[in-house]
Amino acid sequence: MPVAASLPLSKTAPERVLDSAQFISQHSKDVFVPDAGISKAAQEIIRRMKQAGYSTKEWKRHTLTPSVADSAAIEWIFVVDALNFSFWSSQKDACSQYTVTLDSKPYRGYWSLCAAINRAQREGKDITRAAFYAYASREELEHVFRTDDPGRQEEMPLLDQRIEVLHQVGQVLLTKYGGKFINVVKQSQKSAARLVEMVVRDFPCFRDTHEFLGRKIELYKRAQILVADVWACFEGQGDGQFDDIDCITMFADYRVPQALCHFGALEYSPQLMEYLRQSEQAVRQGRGDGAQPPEPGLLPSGHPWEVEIRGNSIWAVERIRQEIAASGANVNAILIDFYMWDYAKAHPESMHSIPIHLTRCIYY
Ligand SMILES: Nc1nc2c(c(CN[C@H]3C=C[C@H](O)[C@@H]3O)cn2[C@@H]2O[C@H](COP(=O)(O)O)[C@@H](O)[C@H]2O)c(=O)[nH]1
Repeated sequence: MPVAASLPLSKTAPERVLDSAQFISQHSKDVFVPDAGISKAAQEIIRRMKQAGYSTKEWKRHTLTPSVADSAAIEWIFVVDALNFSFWSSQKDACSQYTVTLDSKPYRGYWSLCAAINRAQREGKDITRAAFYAYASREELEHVFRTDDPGRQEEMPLLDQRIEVLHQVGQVLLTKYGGKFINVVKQSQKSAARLVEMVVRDFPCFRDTHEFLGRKIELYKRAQILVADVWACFEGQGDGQFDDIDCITMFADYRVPQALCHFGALEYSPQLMEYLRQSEQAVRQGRGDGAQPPEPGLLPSGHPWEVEIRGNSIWAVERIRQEIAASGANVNAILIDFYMWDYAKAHPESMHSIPIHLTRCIYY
């Protein structure tokens, strides 16, 4: 029976994400994907990606990602992407932010998570083994994710939620998949769409769904980046081979929207831009926790503005991907996303003028 025929007639998870993104973009009031900006951004991005020879090889070139594509790397990716959410700091200056130093280099944001995982492994803690993290005590995990200088720096954001997530995903992995994520990958039979579906079905913390104008929307940022990281780590070969990998969409986080705005592929209304600017200020001054917009402060997860930013980001990358394909180049949404995320991290000065939306949640 050909694989296609064995797929359910309904749409796959990544297809439903793209439908959600298009619906959000068509019904947004404060975030837009400008046609002119898309073609300009597509030309600029593909020019830069070609110049950089950007490919899946970049993934293992990062200092903290596994340098060998093996089963240990897959378990590392699973733990990291289970915890890959909400690193933005409420502290203005870097020296008070959550920091993990490894080989005398300080890491913050997403990379602080990777540094903490790698530090634990060097300290002999088997943090990527489900039998350990499924039942690890709070004290053990507080030690794994400790900041360099507890007296001066904030602790890792949402530490309670991260401990809960580790227990949840570890226990599911032990009961359903012999304690190894490679077994989930093998059961997906080289289908990225099926792997996303299995992850959101069996691991509740990956269920990144919301409601927008009365309709259920699916964004699945961490479930999709989990599949993408396995694919990139293995450069699409062996256990990282997925015959339908190009169905995966951009990962709706809070960093790539900045890069999309920078390249002119995403625009915010003046009201939203003003709100985001004032929120950064309010949260950094310790105000606005749980404030109800438009009171500047934390944006509740699922708020229309948050959904508009995330949905339009996915749709903007899809439009950029289409423009690049029309020009004859072949690059999927994953590589465009990875490139823009790396660009945002390498050019913080260009990102400062574009505020991020401050939401505390476990989805992205
Ligand atoms: N869309 C998208 N979001 C991504 C990533 C990554 C890490 N990927 C790297 C690793 C290997 C690849 O080659 C990439 O270079 C983290 N994030 C999200 O960003 C936020 C953290 O930001 P900050 O606080 O500034 O560190 C947070 O929501 C986190 O979930 C990505 O690639 N795409």
